[in-house]
Amino acid sequence: MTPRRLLVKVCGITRQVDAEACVRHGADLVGFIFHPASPRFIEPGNAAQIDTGRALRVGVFVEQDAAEVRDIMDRARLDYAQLAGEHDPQCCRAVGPGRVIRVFRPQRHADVAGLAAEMAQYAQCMTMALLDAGTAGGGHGRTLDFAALSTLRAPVPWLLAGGLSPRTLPEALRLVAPDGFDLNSGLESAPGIKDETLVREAIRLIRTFDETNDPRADAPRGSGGCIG
Ligand SMILES: O=C(O)c1ccccc1N[C@@H]1O[C@H](COP(=O)(O)O)[C@@H](O)[C@H]1O
Repeated sequence: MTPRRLLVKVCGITRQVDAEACVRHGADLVGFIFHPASPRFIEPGNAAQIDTGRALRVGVFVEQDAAEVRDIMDRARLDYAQLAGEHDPQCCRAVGPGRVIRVFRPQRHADVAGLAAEMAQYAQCMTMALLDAGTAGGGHGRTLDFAALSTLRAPVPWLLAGGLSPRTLPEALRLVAPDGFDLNSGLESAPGIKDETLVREAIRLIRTFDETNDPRADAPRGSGGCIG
């Protein structure tokens, strides 16, 4: 059986040079943030100009409805919509289940069973889930309780997000078994500006884990599913 490879998404891209560094060092997905209040906000037309090579393109949305999300997906040439607001299953279906990465907030739940129950309600209308720290928004740079997530069985592949960096990744890799990681402010020298040294080191840690440290290398990770 072929060992599974963790997905790596680097979010908050605003510059061509950063997209190229992410792809060069092995990112699978790059993210653009379309939340106007974010310091990482990028206009859809500017995102469209950024060439991401073989990496798939994700847009992050907080307050937009399905029609706005679909419009920006077209204009910015996106593969996936990361829905980080109060987007309900009907909205996810309107965007297109095969294109939705729905964000969930473990800190809204008393335990992992409550989180899994909420995720189950979206199982048929998302292709992937993303777990982030805090109770709203994103890009806070705060980590989740990794140990608390160690028992999660998700209905679809899922990404761990929230404050991940070369400093916090080793513990996340040791304690949690997602299908991939979403990296953002932990790889920056300033909001929206990636530090290539941090990008390289973070992806190196994940790829080293892929190759050497996963005792379950022949077994499915996380949900056991895959995207793409
Ligand atoms: O980064 C932002 O500014 C942002 C704004 C609004 C919604 C989501 C945002 N970013 C997402 O937040 C998570 C975690 O980021 P961090 O590692 O804690 O900085 C990540 O999924 C980003 O896509």
